[in-house]
Amino acid sequence: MSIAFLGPAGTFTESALRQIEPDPAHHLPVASVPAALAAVRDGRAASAVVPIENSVEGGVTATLDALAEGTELRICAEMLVPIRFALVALRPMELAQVRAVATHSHAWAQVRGWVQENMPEVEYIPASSTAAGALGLLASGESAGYDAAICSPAILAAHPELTVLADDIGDNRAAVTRFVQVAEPGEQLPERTGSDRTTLVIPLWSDRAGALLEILEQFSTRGVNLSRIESRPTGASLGDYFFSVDLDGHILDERVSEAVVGLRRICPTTRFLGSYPRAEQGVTEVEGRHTDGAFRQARDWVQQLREGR
Ligand SMILES: O=C(O)C(=O)Cc1ccccc1
Repeated sequence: MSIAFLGPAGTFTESALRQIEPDPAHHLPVASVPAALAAVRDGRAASAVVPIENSVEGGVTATLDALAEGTELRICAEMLVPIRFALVALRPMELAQVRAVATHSHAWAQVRGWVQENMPEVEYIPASSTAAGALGLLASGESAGYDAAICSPAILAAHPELTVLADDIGDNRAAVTRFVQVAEPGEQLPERTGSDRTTLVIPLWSDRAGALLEILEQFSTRGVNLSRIESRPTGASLGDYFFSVDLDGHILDERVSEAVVGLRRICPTTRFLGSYPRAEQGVTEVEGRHTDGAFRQARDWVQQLREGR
């Protein structure tokens, strides 16, 4: 079965997808992140690839929200894609001649400085993806409603008829986006590698003082490092929030599973979105008192006490 992704071909999401499935015959392009997750939930796709975190803009809220609600899904892999933006048009033109430019909102957020400096008067036309903006130019020409698009230079391989007006226009040249592959729960957990990540959704169960501290304590007392924490409104009412959290480690690590037990005890609707290998190389450093051996040794000792020994 196929893998759903934010299409069409030529998006940054497709670059991420190609890292795990190079054959386009298995790609199912859809028009949004929620549509990609819906394709998995209703069985049209075996999995989906969606952006989750950007090194410049932080968490991708459309993804965090769509994973926090609806039936549970599991992240089984992650991929990193370096992000480079090009401004393309149908013909060579001066930047001053560009009246309107189409792109995806994430892309727009990452070129704002360059646009302000080089084409401050330009109108922004939101597109469902960077590639959709560029292909709209090719399909509709002058009647597209915009003169240029901001997209991945990768699109030029398939469409050399596009003219590059400016390349590498991102405000941060080192920008990287992290993508995840998401599937239905029920598959086997990805193996523990020693360099893993676990993603959780933690609804803030109480608005009393110290509620967040109590959540964080579950991690800190077990030596679990958080690599991302974001609060998002649930949408239910003003002030109703959930935390979206990434932590270093696998649910098969004793320190992580103990932290998740503690969390679930104080927050019974905690959602486990998966444990999966980190894309970056390296090993998660764990202090002696937080290793699997230390947890087991302590648990065995208590077990003996409970057995009256
Ligand atoms: O529109 C795309 O090409 C996407 O894949 C979404 C996106 C846009 C900008 C940066 C990262 C992902």
